[in-house]
Amino acid sequence: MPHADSGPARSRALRLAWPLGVAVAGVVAGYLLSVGLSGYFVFLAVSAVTAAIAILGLGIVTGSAGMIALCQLTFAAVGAWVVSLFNVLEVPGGFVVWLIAGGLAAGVVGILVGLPALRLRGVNLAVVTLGFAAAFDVTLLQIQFPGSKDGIPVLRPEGFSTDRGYFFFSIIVLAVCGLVVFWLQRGRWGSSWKAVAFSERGTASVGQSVQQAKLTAFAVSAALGGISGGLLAGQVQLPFASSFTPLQSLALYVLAVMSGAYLIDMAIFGGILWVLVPELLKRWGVPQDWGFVIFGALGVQALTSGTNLGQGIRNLWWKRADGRTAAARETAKADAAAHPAAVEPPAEASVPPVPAAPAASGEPALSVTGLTVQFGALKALDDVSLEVPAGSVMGLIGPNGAGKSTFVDAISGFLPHASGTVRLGGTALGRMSPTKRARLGLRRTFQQDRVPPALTVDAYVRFVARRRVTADEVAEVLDFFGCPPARTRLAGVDVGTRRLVEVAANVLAKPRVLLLDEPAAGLSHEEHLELGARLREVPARYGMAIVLIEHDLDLVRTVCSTLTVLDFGRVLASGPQDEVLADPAVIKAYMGETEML
Ligand SMILES: Nc1ncnc2c1ncn2[C@@H]1O[C@H](COP(=O)(O)OP(=O)(O)OP(=O)(O)O)[C@@H](O)[C@H]1O
Repeated sequence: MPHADSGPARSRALRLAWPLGVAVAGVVAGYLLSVGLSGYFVFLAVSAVTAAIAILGLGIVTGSAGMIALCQLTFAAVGAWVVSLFNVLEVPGGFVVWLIAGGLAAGVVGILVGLPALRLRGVNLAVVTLGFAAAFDVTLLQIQFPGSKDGIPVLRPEGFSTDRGYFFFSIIVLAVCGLVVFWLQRGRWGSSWKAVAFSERGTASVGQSVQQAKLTAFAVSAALGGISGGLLAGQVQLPFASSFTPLQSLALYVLAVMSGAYLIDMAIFGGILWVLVPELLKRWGVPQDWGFVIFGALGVQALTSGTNLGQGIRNLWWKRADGRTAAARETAKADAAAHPAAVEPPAEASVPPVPAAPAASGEPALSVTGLTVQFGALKALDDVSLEVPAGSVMGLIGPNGAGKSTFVDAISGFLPHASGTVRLGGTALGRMSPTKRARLGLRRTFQQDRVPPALTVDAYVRFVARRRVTADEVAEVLDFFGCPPARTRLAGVDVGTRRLVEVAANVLAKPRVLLLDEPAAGLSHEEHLELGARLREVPARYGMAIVLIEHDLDLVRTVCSTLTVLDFGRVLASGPQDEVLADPAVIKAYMGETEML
């Protein structure tokens, strides 16, 4: 198959080297600016850098994790306050230590503010964060910054005490923050932020705590806010509450949304705009407060169009790249057709039905007893009991509304009101959360698309696998399922392919049991059969049991050794597939549904 990545070690080294190279180039450019710019512009440039760091943080919580936080300058005020306090107390270590302490303190406050985000979404979260900003603003006006009454200026770091030196220092801080964010975004935390923004259920189903994803986003975002505020304290040396008002936080949020601040370059661009717009207004003799109106108008445009400047530019670029990838895939498919690979899709007529599973030896992988789910007056599942033998593929079939998806939801822990007993191997799952079930080895896929489009295939597969996997392992499983190459952006592939990647990623997680809820939906008939052929091999190849929900009985016949038929929430028949499909009750239930039996 054509998708194996070549030279994974080399590409890993390149992945590490290029952001470092960009950061070093940025620092060099910053140095040149620090000696080249006139004094006034140096001051403005420091303001742009501090704003860029605050916007970088906002990009994480709003852009990546999809939450609304309207108190970024409150976190900045916390950072500035800690720096001022440490300055007054002359805490050893100097400005750099104070700045880090300011960032950490703001991070802790960020976690506290993020706690409501575990329950609140959208406008409610916006109100809470704005309320926090307003409350802190009032408090700050009362308590002021340490040392401000006595006029004790914040001491800048040694060697960087001039405005030019301090600008260069702030550029170094920005470069370090940019690098940290870059690596966090590409690591597990970054994937969890993007996943939680797209689907909390999808996130929990791969064993990632939704709470942790949200709180880490808030913490990192606030810490960057704190660092930005600390830097500002060093810039102005006597910070005032008027630099950190809720209105400014709002404007910063709008700027982050409008520019697409989860993209590092766009956060820097946002920082420049933050300074440039009021400066231009001043030069044109327009009151600077009109800057808020301009930011507001740009924000409305971004929110209504559902995109932002950075994403718009990238989309244009990727459109061309995706065109090339699609062409390469077509060529690869044609090649595969000309030179058949090891795992061949079955010719429809020639694939024999799967023989009955051997009598289950030892413990079943999954056993369910008396599972009942009630939605109001409707019993979606009524006393369902079944066993999935280890290393088998069990088909779960039934007419529309029979309760198949409800079964998967209940087993995977998404319906806590379900009654009955579920055992994974020997372990009773009781009221265990979906996250814990996933970590224990019970994985599922969804009928709806829950694959975060903001990730690449590689990042998604690694995120779902939740274990250290090599590039070869990733390439192998993608290859096996006929998925696009690891570097492909998920936003650039169709829903059917995304769901194929979802299956591949969950297989790579090597769970004990994998529940697949109509994995072939969105695929062509040919791809349907190809997937079936591969699923048939999964238990032996990757060592897991599969429960497959599927309407296509051709596929079920070729893949599943045992079948369970649900009808109106009850088990109609269960056992070896030939026996079940010959059962008169099953035939009767299906007669009105399909002629395929
Ligand atoms: N959250 C819910 N609230 C109320 N009723 C629900 C809910 N979820 C499912 N149901 C009902 O439970 C029954 C079983 O639904 P379920 O989605 O499990 O069926 P299914 O066999 O998966 O159907 P399909 O093949 O169409 O996906 C249906 O009557 C459905 O309307």
